[in-house]
Amino acid sequence: MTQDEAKALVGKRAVEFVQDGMAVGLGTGSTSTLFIKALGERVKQGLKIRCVASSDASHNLAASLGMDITTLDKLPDLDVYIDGADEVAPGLTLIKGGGGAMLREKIVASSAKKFIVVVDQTKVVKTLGRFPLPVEVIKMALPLVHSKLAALGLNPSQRPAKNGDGPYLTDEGNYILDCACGQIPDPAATAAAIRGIVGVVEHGLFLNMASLALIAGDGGVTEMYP
Ligand SMILES: O=C(CO)[C@H](O)[C@H](O)COP(=O)(O)O
Repeated sequence: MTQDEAKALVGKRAVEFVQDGMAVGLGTGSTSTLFIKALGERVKQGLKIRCVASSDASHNLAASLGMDITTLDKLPDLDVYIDGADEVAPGLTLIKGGGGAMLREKIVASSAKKFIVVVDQTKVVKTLGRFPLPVEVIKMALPLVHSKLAALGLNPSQRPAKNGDGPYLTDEGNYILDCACGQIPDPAATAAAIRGIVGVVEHGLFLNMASLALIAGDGGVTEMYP
C-alpha cells in the first residue's frame, strides 16, 4: 500500500466515528483533506452535522463540498476533532504543524470531547523528534525567539513560504521556526521550555490531547490509545 492509499484508507475509516447531529472539528493537511472529502460524500448522502475547521484551507474545502461549516465562536463545543499528525509516539504524544496550522489545530482540538488522530504508519515513532518541531512566533519577536530556541539547543530555522517567495505566514499572520532538534526524550519539559519564551504563540507538541489514533498500513487500520 502506498502512503497516499494509506491516507485515503484512514480518512475513510475516520468517517465511521462521525454520527448524525454531531459538531465536528475538521483538521488540516493531506490526510485531513481525504477525511473531509470522504465526510462530504456522507453529507451528500444525508448525514446531518455541523463543522468547524482548523485552517482556512479546510474551511474552504468543506464549504466547496456543501458542508455546514461555521466558526468556533459560533460552535464552541465540538463532539469530535479529527486531524492528521506528523509524528505519533507512545502515549499519543504528537508533533503537528507540518502544514503550519498547529495554533488553530490546538484550539479546535481543545474544544472537542474527543480528538482522533488519523495517520499512515510512517508517522509512528518510538520517540518524537525525527520531524522538525514547529514553533509559531509573533513577527517582531522572531530574532529573540530564534536566539532563545538556539540557546536551548533546538536548532531553529525559519520556514520559507511554499513557493519560496519570502517567509511562511500562518493563517494568523505569524512566522514559524522549525526546530531540527533530534530526539525529544522529555516532551513535557521541552514544551514547557518553549512555552516560557516570550513571543512564542504556540508549538507543535500535542501532549495529553488525543484519545485515539487510527493508523493505516499494509495490515489495514489499527487503533492506538494513550
Ligand atoms: O499538523 C498538520 C498541519 O498543521 C498536519 O496534520 C500534519 O502536518 C500532517 O499532514 P499530512 O496529513 O499532510 O501528512
